[in-house]
Amino acid sequence: MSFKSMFQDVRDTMDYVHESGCLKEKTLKNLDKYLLKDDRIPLLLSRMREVGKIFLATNSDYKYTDAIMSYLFGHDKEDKYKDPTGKRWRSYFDLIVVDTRKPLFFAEGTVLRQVNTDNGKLKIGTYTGPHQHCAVYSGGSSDIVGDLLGVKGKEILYVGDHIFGDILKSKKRQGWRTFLVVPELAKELSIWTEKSELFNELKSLDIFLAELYQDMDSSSSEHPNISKIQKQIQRVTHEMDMCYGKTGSLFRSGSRQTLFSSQLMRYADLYAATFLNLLYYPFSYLFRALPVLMPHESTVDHVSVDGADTSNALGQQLKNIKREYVQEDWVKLVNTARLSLEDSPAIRKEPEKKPPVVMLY
Ligand SMILES: Nc1nc2c(ncn2[C@@H]2O[C@H](COP(=O)(O)O)[C@@H](O)[C@H]2O)c(=O)[nH]1
Repeated sequence: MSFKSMFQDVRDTMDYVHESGCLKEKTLKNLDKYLLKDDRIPLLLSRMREVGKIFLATNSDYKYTDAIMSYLFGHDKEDKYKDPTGKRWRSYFDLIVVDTRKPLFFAEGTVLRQVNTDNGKLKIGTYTGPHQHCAVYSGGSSDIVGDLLGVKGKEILYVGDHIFGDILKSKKRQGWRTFLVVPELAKELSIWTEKSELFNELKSLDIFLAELYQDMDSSSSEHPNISKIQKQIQRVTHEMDMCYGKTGSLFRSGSRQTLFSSQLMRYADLYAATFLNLLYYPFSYLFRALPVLMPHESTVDHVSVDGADTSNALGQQLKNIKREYVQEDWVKLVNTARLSLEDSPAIRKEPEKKPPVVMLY
């Protein structure tokens, strides 16, 4: 069984449960179990509407969308989540588009029709008129959204939970600002803090591997035995992967990024476990990316770029590894490789100048 066939089976099964309607049927029968109501949703949307326009673009059909949104925004008098102003969910949005068929929506799209909100049926013919507030549309394209709302490109912040259909496509085709919702982030972060020793061990092994070649150059005929270190890296990577569950982390495998991570870094302007986090920032907030070092920059200190000493970034990192991160079996490994931390050339003497060669993946 290949990874490709496993992927195809999962893909087909997921499509089946969505398209056959069985998942939606079960969800609608037990909304309390499957949906998380949060009175911060109407609060945030109301605040957003005071400063801008809000649209909803969903692949779901109108009936399902209406059921879910009515529940989330409160649908009966006793409901404690009911919006105090008694507004129907539709009034929170300037534009509502269902059946969007993303990612097609971000390309040529489909015919735009108006939805009869009394029975969920589509009105006959392509809708060509001006935008009507509180009307619901079906199909269309991202171009039409921009035209109806009179906005385009960076003026739009688009929040979605699908890296390809929502984020990559809206960024590539429309240049919208993008916000990816990643509910798994909360668990990923707790593992990041709880299992810090594994991350440090991996980092130490990576550095130690590089350090084995410290005193060698293209004239060296020696072949350091790296198989034990490689095995250790595999062991730590596996141990790390298992902390996240059977399918591993969404973001990383060992010290490498997943495809999801690299797409997120490239196409999402913002990401968080929930869009509700926006409640805690003023709308004027300037979100700035943390400075990220390119691989070639991370191997060379600033002070050494101007020609003199470009060699010792790795040695420097090695000095910075805290002794307590080095587990006993790792020390054994170090000895097998005929080195100890104290004897490490990087620590013992000034290493030879070695211009950096960087590897991305
Ligand atoms: N055929 C598939 N449909 C899917 C899948 N995941 C979600 N969905 C359907 O999309 C909408 C939600 O769309 P959104 O634009 O509001 O995010 C909902 O109706 C789901 O049933 C999938 O993997 N395959």
